[in-house]
Order: sequence, then C-alpha cells, then structure tokens
Amino acid sequence: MELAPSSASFLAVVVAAAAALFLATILRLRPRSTRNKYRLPPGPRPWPVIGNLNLIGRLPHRSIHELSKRYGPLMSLRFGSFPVVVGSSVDTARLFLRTHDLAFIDRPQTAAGKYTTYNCGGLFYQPYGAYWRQGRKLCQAELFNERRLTSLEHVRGEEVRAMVRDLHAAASAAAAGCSGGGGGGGRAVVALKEHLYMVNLHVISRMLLGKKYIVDGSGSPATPEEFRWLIDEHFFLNGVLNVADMIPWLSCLDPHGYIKRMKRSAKMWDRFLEHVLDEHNRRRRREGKDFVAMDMMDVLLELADDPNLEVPIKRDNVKAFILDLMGGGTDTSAVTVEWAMSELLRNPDVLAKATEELDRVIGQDRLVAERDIPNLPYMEAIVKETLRLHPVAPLLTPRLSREDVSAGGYDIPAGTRVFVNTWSIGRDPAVWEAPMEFRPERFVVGSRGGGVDLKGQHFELLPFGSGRRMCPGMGLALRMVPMILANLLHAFAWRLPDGVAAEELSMEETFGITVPRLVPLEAIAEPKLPARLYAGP
Ligand code: HEM
Repeated sequence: MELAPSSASFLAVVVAAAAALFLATILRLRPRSTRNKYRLPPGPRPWPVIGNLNLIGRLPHRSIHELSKRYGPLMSLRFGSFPVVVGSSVDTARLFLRTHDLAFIDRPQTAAGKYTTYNCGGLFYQPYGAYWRQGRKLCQAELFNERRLTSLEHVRGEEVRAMVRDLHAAASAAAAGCSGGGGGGGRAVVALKEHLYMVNLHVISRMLLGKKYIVDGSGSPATPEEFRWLIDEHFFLNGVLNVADMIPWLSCLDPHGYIKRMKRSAKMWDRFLEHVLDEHNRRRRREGKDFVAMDMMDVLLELADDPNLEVPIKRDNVKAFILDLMGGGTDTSAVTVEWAMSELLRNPDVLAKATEELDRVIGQDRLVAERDIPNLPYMEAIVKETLRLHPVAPLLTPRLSREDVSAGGYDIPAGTRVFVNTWSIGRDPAVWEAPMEFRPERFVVGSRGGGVDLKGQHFELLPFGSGRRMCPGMGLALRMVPMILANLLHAFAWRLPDGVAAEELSMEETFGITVPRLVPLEAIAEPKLPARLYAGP
C-alpha cells in the first residue's frame, strides 16, 4: 500500500480540490448516522472525503502500528468512503479470525481484483460462497494435502539442488570477475533474491503446470526476467493503497496510473496463461479417451467441462486460479528466505549456531534433504523467528465483514474492511521478551515460546493467518522455506560484501501485498562442500 512521492503530491492536489469543493456538502451529508447507530472502536477523527488516508504513509503496517499505540488494539479508521477496523493484539486477532471467523471471511473487491485476476475469478478475491469453497476443496484435494505434497518431494529436492548448482555457478563467475560481482574484493557477491524466486517458481510451476515454463529457450511467451518483473508488479499492484478504490468517484481519473499498469500486467499474464492452457488442451485432444490429468491445469480443464460441477468453472476461472497459486507460491517463500538470510548476516552468533547444527546433523558429504528438517530444530526456530519479525503479509490480507458484528465491546458494521496487524503482534512487548531482537532460541523446545507453532492456532504468531480463509499454501511453504534456507547455509559460507558492517545492513521494507526488502540482499557465498555436490540434479 505504497504511495509513490509523485502520486502522493498529485493525490494532495486532487484531495485538496475535492475537499474544498465538497466540504460543506459532505459535512452535511457525513454519515453521522453510522457514528450514532454504532458504537465504533476508538480511532482518529476522519476528514471529509479522504477519511484517515492522510495518516497512512509508505509503509501502512507501520503507520497503523503507531496509531494503534494511541487508540488501542481495536481501532477504527476510515479509508476514503470505507470504514476500516484494525486488530493489533492477540485477543483482537482471535476475535476476528476465530470467534467471528465467518463474519469476517470476505474480501473487499478492488480494481486489482477486477483487472489483474479476471474479475476476481480465482481464490484470492472470491467472496465467501459455494465457488470459493469448491476452489479451496480442490486445492486441498489436488495440491496441498499431506499425501500429494509428500509425493512431490522429489520435485522440490531437484529444484533446490538446481538452485545450489546455479548459485555455485553465479558465485564462481562473480569471483572470477565475469559477472555482476564487485564489492567483494574478488569474492563471489551474489544477488540472492533472483535464485530464491526461480527455485520457488520452478517448484510451483511443476506442481501446477507439469513442467517448468519459465526457462530460456522453452518457447514460453515470457523470459525469466520478464516473469520476475511480472510477479513483482502483480504483488505491488495488488497490495498498493489505490486511492481510487477508497474514493470511488476518483477511479475514472486513475490518479496514480495504477489501473493502466494493472491492465498491462493482466495482458502479459494472459499471454502466458493462454500459451500454457493451449498446450494442455492440445495434449487432451491428442490423447482423447486415454487422457489422464497430470497436473492442476489438467484437473481444472477437466472440471471446466463437467456439467455437474456445483459452480461451473470457465476458461477465465482456470486462468485466475492458476495465477493466484503461481503468485502465492513464488513471491512469499522467496521474501521469507531473503529476510532470514538478512537476519543471519546481521547476527553472526545465530548463523554460527545454525551452521553447527547442520554440520552435526548432515555432515560434509551431502546436501540437506526434506526428511532432515525435523532433525534441525534450530533451523525451524529461525524460520519462526523470521516470520515473527518479518511476516510476509504484515496486515494479513484485507478481509470484509459480511454482517454487523459486536466484538470486544464495540460494533463493527457490515462492509467494514478488517486488518489484523501481525507485524504489531510480533513486536508486542507484552507477548515477547526483547521483541526487537532476532533470537530463535525463544522458539526452541523448553523455552517460553517452545510450544508456539505458526499454523494458525497460536494467535501470537500468525504469518499464514488463521481460520477458514488462512493460507492454503502453508504446507508447501513450510517445506520450501526451511529446505531452501538449510541448503543455502550448508552449501555456502556467507558473509556481507567487504565494507558492509553487519549493523549497517539496511533492513528497510517496501510495501505491496507482501513486504520484501527495499534493497535486494547481496552477499558473498563461498562453496564449502566437495565439488561434486554442486553438480545439480
Ligand atoms: C511463507 C510463505 C507464505 C506466507 C507467509 C503466506 C501468507 C498468506 C496469508 C497471510 C494469507 C491471507 C490469509 C488470511 O486472509 O487470513 C494467504 C493467502 C493465500 N495464500 Fe499464502 N502464504 C505463503 C505461501 C503460499 C503458497 C506457497 C501458496 C500457493 C502455492 C499460497 C497461496 C495463497 C492463496 C491462494 C491465498 C488466498 C486464499 C483465500 O483467499 O482463500 N501462499 N497467504
């Protein structure tokens, strides 16, 4: 939800003009009735037209965190025409996501949903109802159940080994001065995020589409670079605070140019998805009666032909579904591992302990396999600690109340946008000792947080949300993130480029639907295992 500086000044002009023009009328027409009829949670007084948008900065979770300190853990805001409620404590998170789960299960419909996901045709923007339930069931049955995930362990193993191979090649090239090295004094400086994107993209691509589509020379309509840009753009546009969503009469002006960008990104996605869909349809036609569905796209296309389906699936729904899952499966885990590596490079003691655990459990003559993860408790604690301080979606993703609800002594009217600030909860000194310190030890069995998991049952740690709408990809993410991280640490010795002190490493964030590092992490990777282990799958 970022307001770019130029857009912000344009917004200021529009808003000032609008406010001046409409002030008198609006003040008369202001929804006093809402305030009178409902006992809303406390919050700052909204301005006409803009509501409290003037209080929300470049990083909304931080602005909202500051406001919550003043107005309390259950707070009312107004974004343009829409009422907003924010929960910033364990108790309010429980109210929204467990006690009243069904009342807050919808999502607001936005321009991004309309333009970038086939008119909200996938899972993410879908209102609660038969179609959404059918989609979630399908995900569980075809992709994310334990049996299916286990059967695809070899796919994840191969792609992680390929990532280690590619990183080794990039590090060697950088060390030899052949590519974007520099700053490492002849050492191997690598841009980690690119590798993290690709490993996640390849895994989700093989799971959904049966093969890797985004590889050079594959005939795909998008190159790896274009696709990475497309995913970044998609996540930015779907998280951005688009003022036109909040002040509907501004939407025809498209004040920030976001809608134009959404249409452009949608076109590129569509070209890619049509290519994949056509390829799948050709095999179906070729194989006729012998056709067997091999991947999620096949399953969806078969369902699209099924006249008995509870809610019909159309071609655009197939594409929207795949798009939501490809986006969800690529960016989130990459962002998490990049934050984990940033924290480890800032905390050499933690890095040393993680390395010691890997050396002891895995040894020096193999890479880490998925089945090793349960034997690496410190690694698991690092993942939890990373997601506590750097939840990928700090405000979860916006929910919408379907009915009037009384919660925590206040009223929350139907149609209110609801956020849970997990970023605040992760920093709450009433919940966490020394909350600003990166201390995985707090999650090790026997310590106070030893029993806290991140699967939506413990409201102090909710990176995947909780309740019926929580992340369906959690099982995959909890396999990918520790597996990638463990192999990065086991296969390479890492340090910051020469001249960058640990305490100087920037930890600035940028905001979209996920919150990645503002500046991609660059670090020196030195191989430390026998050469044959870098040969790839
Ligand atoms: C570290 C990794 C991940 C994190 C932290 C994460 C987090 C989240 C969160 C917070 C939500 C919103 C939940 C809510 O509204 O309460 C969500 C929704 C979603 N996630 Fe994830 N996610 C991750 C990985 C994945 C993966 C790997 C996939 C798919 C392959 C995925 C697919 C989705 C989808 C489709 C939704 C929308 C579900 C719906 O609205 O019904 N996510 N995720």
